[in-house]
Amino acid sequence: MEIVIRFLQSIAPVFLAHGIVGIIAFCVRLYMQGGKFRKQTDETGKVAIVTGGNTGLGKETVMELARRGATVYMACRNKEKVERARREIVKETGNSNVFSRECDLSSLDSIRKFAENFKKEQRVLHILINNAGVFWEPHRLTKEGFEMHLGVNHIGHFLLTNLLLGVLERSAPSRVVVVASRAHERGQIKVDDINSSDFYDEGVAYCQSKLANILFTRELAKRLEGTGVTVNALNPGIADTEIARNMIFFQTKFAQYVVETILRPLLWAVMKTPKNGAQTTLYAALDPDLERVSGQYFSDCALAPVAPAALDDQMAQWLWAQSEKWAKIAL
Ligand SMILES: NC(=O)C1=CN([C@@H]2O[C@H](COP(=O)(O)OP(=O)(O)OC[C@H]3O[C@@H](n4cnc5c(N)ncnc54)[C@H](OP(=O)(O)O)[C@@H]3O)[C@@H](O)[C@H]2O)C=CC1
Ligand SMILES: CC1=C(/C=C/C(C)=C/C=C/C(C)=C/C=O)C(C)(C)CCC1
Repeated sequence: MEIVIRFLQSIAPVFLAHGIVGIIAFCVRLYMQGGKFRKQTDETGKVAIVTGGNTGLGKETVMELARRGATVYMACRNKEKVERARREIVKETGNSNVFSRECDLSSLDSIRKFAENFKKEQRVLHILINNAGVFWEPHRLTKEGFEMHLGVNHIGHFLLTNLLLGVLERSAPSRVVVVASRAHERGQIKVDDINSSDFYDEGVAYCQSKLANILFTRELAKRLEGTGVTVNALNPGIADTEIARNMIFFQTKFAQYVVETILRPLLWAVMKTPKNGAQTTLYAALDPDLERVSGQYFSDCALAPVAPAALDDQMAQWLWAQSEKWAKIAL
């Protein structure tokens, strides 16, 4: 009996320490999940497009839009993946007005085809969510020869949005939502080497594309003044999605094992779930109080400041003019 009591006394501090660490980790996790969009809205009769809606933040966004009754088009690059996700969303929400469509943002032809077909199928569009994104890509080029981060995250969405502006204006009040990132704070638009041909760094290229997202948002907001179409950008926060798939952590079986057994449990407390990562997107897309708010940037369901580089209006105009040429938009 005495041995048992002594044993229990010796392990009690270990249990206590684990318990305290657990409680702290749990509180940190609760805090790190960030702001939530809690307003109940009915989106029946609204039509939305979500790019990259088959996984991660995009899938959670589609799920919630569908739950609220919207007709949702999932614009994605992989036919099988998007159809699988669509079925799951229809099953879970009971909303059969969710459609999967092919749209590869690294191909201008594919984007044009998607937009043309969408306009044949629907006469209105109330919410366009530019969510798809690539991160930490090795140096690769899009079909038209643009650096992949710039091409997919910025140029592809630039073309898509411009092709849909007519239908958005006809459907006003309507919204464009641009999923950017705090990474824009480290971004710089390299006017003399926009495709990072002279020097390539995965992080630098991603940050440039996210800065481009915000410059685009602010310039488009100016151009849309008085039309009833708003455009806002947002930072979703760090969420545990497939975004880091190209990083070394996910490249080999051994690295994946280390991620699952050490890194993921360690980071569990500080990363948002995909559902919580989608909250600011939903806020920007749905909050009735934002109907007339445009050209802004949100984080955790609230206004947030952007980096000085994102306030450079001349750069925004330069980027717009170049993007029209890159995306071959006839003026
Ligand atoms: N998760 C995070 O911590 C953060 C994410 N963000 C931003 O959030 C957005 C969503 O990312 P997240 O959900 O995390 O990442 P995921 O990798 O989980 O999802 C990205 C989506 O983009 C799609 N996509 C990639 N390339 C293309 C393309 N050429 N054409 C069409 N679709 C494409 C992917 O399709 P497929 O499945 O076929 O590959 C996928 O559906 C991105 O813009 C990202 O930059 C910003 C800050 C932090
Ligand atoms: C899940 C997971 C990871 C995920 C990292 C993510 C999700 C990073 C996203 C960063 C972005 C996109 C920032 C800016 O926009 C790590 C740390 C690689 C390894 C451990 C497991």
